[in-house]
Amino acid sequence: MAKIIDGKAFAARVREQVAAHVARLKEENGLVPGLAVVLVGEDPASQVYVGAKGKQTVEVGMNSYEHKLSADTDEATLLSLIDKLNNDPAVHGILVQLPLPGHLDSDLVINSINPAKDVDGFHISNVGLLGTGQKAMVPCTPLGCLMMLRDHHGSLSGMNAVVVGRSNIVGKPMAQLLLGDSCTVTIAHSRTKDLTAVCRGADILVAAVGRPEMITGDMVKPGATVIDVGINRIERDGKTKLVGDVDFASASAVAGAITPVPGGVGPMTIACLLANTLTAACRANGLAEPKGLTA
Ligand SMILES: Nc1nc(=O)c2c([nH]1)NC[C@@H]1CN(c3ccc(C(=O)N[C@@H](CCC(=O)O)C(=O)O)cc3)C=[N+]21
Repeated sequence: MAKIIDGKAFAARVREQVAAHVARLKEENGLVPGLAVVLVGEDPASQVYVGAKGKQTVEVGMNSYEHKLSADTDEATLLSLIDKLNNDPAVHGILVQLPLPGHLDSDLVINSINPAKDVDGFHISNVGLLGTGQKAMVPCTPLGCLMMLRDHHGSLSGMNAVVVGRSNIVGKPMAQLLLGDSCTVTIAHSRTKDLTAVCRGADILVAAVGRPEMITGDMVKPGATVIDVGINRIERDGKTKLVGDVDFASASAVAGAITPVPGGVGPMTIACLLANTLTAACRANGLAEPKGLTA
């Protein structure tokens, strides 16, 4: 039976570290980091996430600014809000909740955020900085996965890592981070031939495909570390259930360590958002960055 990597407990420790650093900034520098979250539309799942982000931001001692815009907000209005936040010295981090309604061009919107305040790490400048090994804002979900992997293994050097999924939000930046830690990295996806064989070569297997319970035990190398990024709401036995991209029952019988859903990567994503906001505030003020909370 695999060791279960407790993302919920890990995230609580990350938030404690963030809170301690924030308290010091306040005392020694009179600085309070601020995070602005922009939500366009009334998607109920998004409202839950945005609520959780705001609550945890305040709990670690930072300022939270929520901007809720109606679903029919036009591009000019959204861009002018972002411009205002870009120029507001009290705002160190800006997150525009995705997905945006279809009439808005999310690439254009994301790339209008000041890269130094782009705590999601989605701006093309941050993507380029990460890809060239320079100081970037790193996407929260892959950063959280990296922290859990480093904590479990110490060094990742020389390990075979397979990332299933090639999204800009998780798969690609996850691969960059693993490469940065000297893994041998493979990115697999829906067109990969013999996915089972590819996955079975992985010492570290990261599932970020968005398909419920797709990665089964027969695809896992005995003793491997399995990181499940998926969050899928499914109907089972007449009830709504949250499951990952990994079939936990079969995979946990083979893996050496595994993250559960819920309570794995999800809580780490929000904790890393807070860590990134702190990092952005430190950089903006020429102060030392928090240790252990960056890539
Ligand atoms: N610009 C942007 N940045 C994001 O980081 C972003 C986004 N847009 N849009 C939506 C997704 C989704 N997301 C989650 C964060 C935490 C949990 C989380 O904490 N999940 C809990 C369970 C939550 C539940 O029960 O529903 C868990 O896995 O244990 C889930 C999902 C961030 N997102």
